[in-house]
Amino acid sequence: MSGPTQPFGARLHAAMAARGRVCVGIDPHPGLLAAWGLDDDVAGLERFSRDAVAVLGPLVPALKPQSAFFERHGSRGVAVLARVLADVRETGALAVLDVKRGDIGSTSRAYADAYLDPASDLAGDAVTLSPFLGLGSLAPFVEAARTHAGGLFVLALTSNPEGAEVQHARAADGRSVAAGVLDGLRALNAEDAATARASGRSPDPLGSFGAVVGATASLPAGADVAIGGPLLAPGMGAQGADATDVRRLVGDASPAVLASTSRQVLAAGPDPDALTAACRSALTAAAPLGAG
Ligand SMILES: O=c1ccn([C@@H]2O[C@H](COP(=O)(O)O)[C@@H](O)[C@H]2O)c(=O)[nH]1
Repeated sequence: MSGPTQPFGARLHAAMAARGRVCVGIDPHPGLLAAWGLDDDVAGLERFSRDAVAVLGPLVPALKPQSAFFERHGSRGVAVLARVLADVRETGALAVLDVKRGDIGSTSRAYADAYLDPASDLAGDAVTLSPFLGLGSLAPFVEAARTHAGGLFVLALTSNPEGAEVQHARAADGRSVAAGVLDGLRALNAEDAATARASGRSPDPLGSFGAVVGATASLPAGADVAIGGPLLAPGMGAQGADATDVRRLVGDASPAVLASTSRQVLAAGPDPDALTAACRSALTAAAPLGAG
């Protein structure tokens, strides 16, 4: 299967300009299946996810299927995830697969094949990664993203309250762990920009190496979120944050933000009009982020 030709960052930049700054998470929680009148089984999972994608996909720049809610249904749930990723592409939205992978380099290579090579039916346009085996252990994902025009969102500051105990901790060089991740991503985006310039092309307006910066998080001293790539900001809605919180957190980097929300929008379903209205309201709330 052939993949995209434009780098992920350029595709996301264009998609946000056209559709706004909200990514809706496809998180088929058991409670949401029940609220939609569906059973907590593979048939319910498939109905919920595919209906949500059909309504929401044409409205937003990206959808973010959460792998865990598919994996909990076993191999048949993973098959539904593959179907959902294909559906997302058909709507014109980008697929950000939330799997938070990361392992020793040789194993990361296999995960990168699974989640970024378009030959795999589990490949997304971008994938979420955990850098806590060391950012360098993610090198195979970087290589795969460059080869397949994919994107990465690496956890820097997560939205859960426990995250700060690791992410704000100081490494031997005095930087916080989060700052080290952000600096590493900035260097990757700068490398791509330099490669483009060296070959006579203009650098893309947004790099393909992004960070997860939770909307509920706080920034450790010295951490700089201006990385030249996108900032995926989960934690909007059900976790209590809003666009003002994101703005306060990222400052001038706000045009790079892709705000992410799942339950807040999905809870409005299954009625397509109500789902559409909830999605439009999230897009309106996030619109000021684009103003810089
Ligand atoms: O720091 C992070 C990283 C990822 N997530 C994921 O985003 C969604 C949030 O769902 P809501 O219903 O909008 O709370 C979920 O899939 C998380 O695993 C995050 O919340 N925080």
